[in-house]
This record gives sequence, C-alpha cells and structure tokens, in this order.
Amino acid sequence: MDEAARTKTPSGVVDVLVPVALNQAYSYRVPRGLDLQPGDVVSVPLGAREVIGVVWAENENPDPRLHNRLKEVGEKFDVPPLKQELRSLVDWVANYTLSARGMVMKMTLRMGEHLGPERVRMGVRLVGEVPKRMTSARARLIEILSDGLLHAKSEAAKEAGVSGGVIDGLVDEGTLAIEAMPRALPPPAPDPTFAEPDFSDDQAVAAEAMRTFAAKGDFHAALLDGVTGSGKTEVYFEAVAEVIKRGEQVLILMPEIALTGQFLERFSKRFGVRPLEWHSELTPRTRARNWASIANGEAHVIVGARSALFLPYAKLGLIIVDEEHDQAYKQDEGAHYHARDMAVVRASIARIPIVLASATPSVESEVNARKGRYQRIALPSRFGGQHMPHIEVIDLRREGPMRGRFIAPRLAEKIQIAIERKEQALLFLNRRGYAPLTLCRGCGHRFACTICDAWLVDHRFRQRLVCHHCGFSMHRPQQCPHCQAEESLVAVGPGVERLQEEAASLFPDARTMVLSSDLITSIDAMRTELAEIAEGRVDVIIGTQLVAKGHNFPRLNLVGVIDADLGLGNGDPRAAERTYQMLNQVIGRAGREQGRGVGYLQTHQPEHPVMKALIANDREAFYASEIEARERAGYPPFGRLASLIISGGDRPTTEGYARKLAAVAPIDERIMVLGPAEAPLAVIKGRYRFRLLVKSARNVDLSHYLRDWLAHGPKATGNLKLEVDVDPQSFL
Ligand SMILES: Nc1ncnc2c1ncn2[C@@H]1O[C@H](COP(=O)(O)OP(=O)(O)OP(=O)(O)O)[C@@H](O)[C@H]1O
Ligand SMILES: [Zn+2]
Repeated sequence: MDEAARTKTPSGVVDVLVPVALNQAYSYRVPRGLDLQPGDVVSVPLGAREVIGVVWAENENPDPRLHNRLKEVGEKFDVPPLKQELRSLVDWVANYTLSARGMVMKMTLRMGEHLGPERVRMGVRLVGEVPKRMTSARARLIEILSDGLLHAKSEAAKEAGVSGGVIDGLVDEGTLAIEAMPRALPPPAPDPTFAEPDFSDDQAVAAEAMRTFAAKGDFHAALLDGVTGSGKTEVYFEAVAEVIKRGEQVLILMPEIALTGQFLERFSKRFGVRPLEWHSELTPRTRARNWASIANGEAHVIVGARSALFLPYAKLGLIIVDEEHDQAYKQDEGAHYHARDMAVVRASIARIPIVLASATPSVESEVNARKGRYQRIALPSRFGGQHMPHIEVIDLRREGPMRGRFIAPRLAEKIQIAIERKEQALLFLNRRGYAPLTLCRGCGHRFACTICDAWLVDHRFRQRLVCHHCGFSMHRPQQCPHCQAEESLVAVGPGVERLQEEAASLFPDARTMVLSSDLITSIDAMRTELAEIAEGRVDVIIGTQLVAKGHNFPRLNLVGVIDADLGLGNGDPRAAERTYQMLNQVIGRAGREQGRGVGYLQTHQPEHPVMKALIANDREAFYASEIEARERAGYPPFGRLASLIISGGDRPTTEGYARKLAAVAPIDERIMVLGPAEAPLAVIKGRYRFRLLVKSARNVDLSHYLRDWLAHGPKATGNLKLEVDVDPQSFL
C-alpha cells in the first residue's frame, strides 16, 4: 500500500514525526506540487532549525483556523519511504518502552548527513604537458597526479595542500582534465551455493530443519540451541542461503562488534562475498552508502550491532540473533530497549521468520522453547568429534594462591604444561585495569570517585586511577592524600593488567596478551589482535568478557576462570543466569579443534548450584532450578518487571520525589510497587539515585500501567530526572 497507492494529499496537511524527544507528530502544510505519503522522508522547519523528519500520517481533518499558521514542508528526499512495517515498529517500541517516539524514529535515520542518491563526484587526471609557469603548489599537485590515474578532485587538492583554484588553473591550461568519478558499484550478491559445507549427521538434521523453517515464510521463531563449538553459524547459514535464494534480505544481529572479524571471513568462505556491516564505527560516507543500499534492496545480508534493527530494509526476509542471551543487546541509554525482544517484534510485524541462536539460551527463550512457542533446533554435540571441555574446581578455601597472587598453584602448573605443549591458555577475569581498589596501608584511606559512589580503579597501563562510572581519573599519587605517608598505597584485588604481571613472572618465556575493552583503540586494532591469537602467536591470553564469547581459537585448550564467584551474590535477580552463561561461554573456547579442552574454576563456593551445574556439565539441572526459582518468585518470564530510576542533584529532593511518585501509584492487585530504595550505585556523576521496582503478573500491560501512573503523578522538574526501564537487565 505504501508505494503502490500514491495519491495527492487531499487535506494539504501532513503530520511529520521529527527526531526530537517528543511523542506526537507535528502538522505541516504540503506545498503545491509536492505529493506526500506516509513514510516519506522530508525536511521541515522546527523552531529556527531545519530537521529531517518522516511523514507519519496524512492529517485528514486539519483545524482550518490553524491552516495559515502551519509551516510548510521543505523538500522531500529522494530515498524510498519508510515502510509501514518499520513505522509500526517505531510506534510499538516507543509505546512499550515509554520512550519518545521521535527518538525511536531517529534510529531509523542514522545515515549520516549524506541523504539522497549519492552525488556524482568529480575527479581530476593529468592529461597534458606541464605548464610553462610552474609554482611549488602546481608542482606538488602534478607530482601527486603523475600516476595518470583519476583522483577525486577534493582529495587531490587536500593531499597537495592547494586550493581548488590551482586545479582549475591547470585545467584551463590543458594540463589537467576533469572527469566524473565512477559510482561505487552495488555490493555483489552472496552466492548461496558458493561453498556448501559437509555437515555431520547432527548438523545435517539441524540444517534441514533450518531450511524448512526459513522456507515457510511468515512469522515464527526458532531457538537454535547448540553447545559451544557445535557449528551453529554453519547451520544458520543454511537459513540465510534459503532466504537470499528468494531474493530477500537477511539481518544478522551480533551483540558485540568484537565478534564480527572472524564472522565476516567465515561468511565470505561460505557465500563468496562479505556481508554489509552496520555499527558505530563506520565512516559517514560508508554509513550513508550502506543505509541507501539497505533501503533500496541492493544489500543482501547485513551484519550489525543492535541499532541495525531499526534500518529501513527494502525486503527483509529473515532475522538471526546470534548469542541471543547476551546482555549487550539491552540498550541502557536513551530508549531502553532489548534488541533481541524487539527483533522478535519486528519479525512478527513483518511476518517473517526469526532465529535466536545460543549455547546458553536466556531463561526467557528457553521457556518459550519448552512451551512450544519457539521451535527448538538442537545441536547437542561439538563438530568434528571434539569433546566438551572437562571442568575442574579449584577450591580457593583450600588450595588458593598465596597473598597478593591470584593464580592458584595447580592452575599455574597446568598452564606451564600447556605452554610446553605449544597450546594456548586463557585466563578470564571480568575486571578491567590493574586493581579495583587502592588503599593506604597507614591510615586505611581508600581512593573513591569524588562524584560517584564507587572506588577508583587502578589502570597502570594508563597510569591513572579511573572511575568506571563517570570516567573521572587522577594521577596515582606518591603519598597518601589523607595521612601523607610515603609509599603506603597498595593495590587490592586483581584486574586483568595485574594478572598479566603475575603471568609474566610465572611464565617468563611465554608471550602474554591482555584483551580488555579499555585497551582497544579501534575495531581494526581489535580484529588484528584477535587474529594474532587465532594464529597462535600468543601463549597466554588474559581477558575480560571481550574474549569470552564466540571466538574460535584453534590452539586454545585451557581456560582458567580466576574468580568464578565475581558475578554472584550481588542481589541481582539475573546473577545466576548470567554467571552460568558467561562461564559456560568462556570455557567453551577450549578444545574446539584438537585435543581435549579443560576449564578450571577458581571459586570459594563449589557447592553453589551454578558451579555444580557447570562441573557436572548438566545444563538441564541449571535451567530446571533457575526456571523453578523464577516461577516461584514471579520473575520474568513468569512475571514482568520495570524499574523507575529517579536521580537528582541532592539527596532529600530526589528521595522526596521518589516517595511522592510511589505514593500515587494506581492501586492494582496484580501489581506491586517496591521502594523507593537507594540504588546499589547510589551516586553517579554527582547525582543521587533511587529506584522503584514494579512487578506484575505476566498478562498485565505494564507499559500502559506505567504511562497512566506517570501521566497523573508529579513531574520530574528542575534537576530531577526519571528514567523508565521496562524489562530491566541491570539492577545497579
Ligand atoms: N560442517 C562443518 N564443516 C567444517 N567446519 C565446521 C563445520 N561445522 C563447524 N565447523 C567449524 O567448527 C568451529 C565451531 O563452529 P561455530 O563457531 O559455528 O560454533 P558455535 O556453535 O557458533 O560455537 P559458539 O557457541 O562457541 O560460538 C568453527 O571453526 C567452524 O568453522
Ligand atoms: Zn565517578
């Protein structure tokens, strides 16, 4: 209906949604001669600015008295209109997450400043004799163009450090000629039969199920549930092949850009070309070009971070959410949305299939599969006859390392053996920096952030003490600022940098590498480091969660978890699930291609259900107990949660507002409002934080309840801020 039934706008007024924090669309007059439809991308005046917006609806009954006061639509851009499917998604997400619709819409228009068809760029080429009158500017330019090739005009001028006038002068004299630059070619199409893999028996069954699943069209969801190293990627590529054969587009969502390096290569081995990428580090020009080729249907397969969900696909036929359990899918700034859940919404609106893939499914998806809402496609064993890693416990109460050390003797011994065998070892510790706390041995002074309720983390590599919440940093002083004692400061606890120091002293001949997000300068640099590991040029890898998931390091057979208890017991209802997933994933990096993988868990609580399930490799035990616990407590997916985070510049006002808000919560027997309680991170960036937790039965429309409540409740004025997080993942 979008593209087909194009008629003039009879009322002469359209409602345009603009990319600002507003829910409603504004009315604008349609200038004579312009034909506008819902979905068209237009420019409109907004205050003193001109902004890009999207026609959301025709305004059929504009108020005639307002007509002359309405401003006019500026231009209509020459890009495909946003389809109904995408506009419905925007409405849905805004409604569900209580975010401003304009801000959700804004995510669909992230194409940079270049809008419309790519402009023809002019190039310059050396074609004639050198001129009689030479200047140094002319000489530099001619030097650059001496290869006789066509150079972009603006770039040649920039490189030579000359103005466009110098080029024009030489064109007039016949030395140079101006020609149009050829357009970038559309991305080549992936070939579904380029290199079909030989599947194992298990894989062949799953691959067939994938093809059938993808061929059905219409909305349905599958959980591709396969142990680490089972070949989930190879198997879901079969669904991708099926859909590109039909000429439709595929979106593959990845939680982290760190995972995409190896993925791009595997994709091109299977399909002959690379997929299109979408993430925050694309240059504006590439971003604009990729946006356009997604919108006009030239792009076939798009691999992207969560924001790729809101792109204007011309004919989306399948969505795959890889590592669907990953927390990184939740956006916790601006619109608080969960990209996996919203991907399911998009698939259902667009009536297309969706695959969620994971070795450690979220409890939500596991329950959906158990209840038959999602089709389960399982890969119960590793590819190539490889065994699942064997897991051993190192009980820190009995065989821990000596004071100030973090690698237990037994683990150190095993690493030494691995190094001698020319295998790799991975030490996992989900803590950036050198030490999480610095204190004075003399007076006990602890270094804390001045504006957050947090300790400063010692980063030796950068030589600073850093707050992980606001970025505040300071030089590590020589003496204690409190008691003035010299050389009295000690680092307490380990971070990955400190672990590297220990590894270097234990294994002096080994090559060690630390991988941690704060040490990464660019996506390219990170991909290079990961490739070096995969090639075996590192013996001991020390990393945070950045190395925990998805990677394939052929020579890695030993994983040591330095502090398996780190994520447990902080009162977070998802702590058990997250710890299970994280440890399972990281140990799953071991023994993928040759030899038997072993994981060592250093823990103080080997009897904890999560540790027991991991040690016994008993996934069923974990899900059964976790599902039961959630059901008993009415936690998701058996109930719903939302949190309201109230922050402000001073404690009494903030708490007072939180109390007033809680007091006016509408009474509903299916809903409980808990709090206000001081947030675990009680102060961030000098702002005091309180939380209200709203808990309801599963069948309650919690968004509706919240909207109703907030519409009637006291407003967050002045310095106060209220953030709504429906389906919170983080409880800090
Ligand atoms: N049929 C196959 N033929 C050749 N190689 C395969 C096949 N299946 C899997 N592999 C290889 O086995 C390794 C593991 O596969 P893959 O990374 O897809 O596993 P996974 O299930 O995604 O694991 P994880 O959950 O740990 O990320 C990869 O190197 C992959 O190329
Ligand atoms: Zn801080």
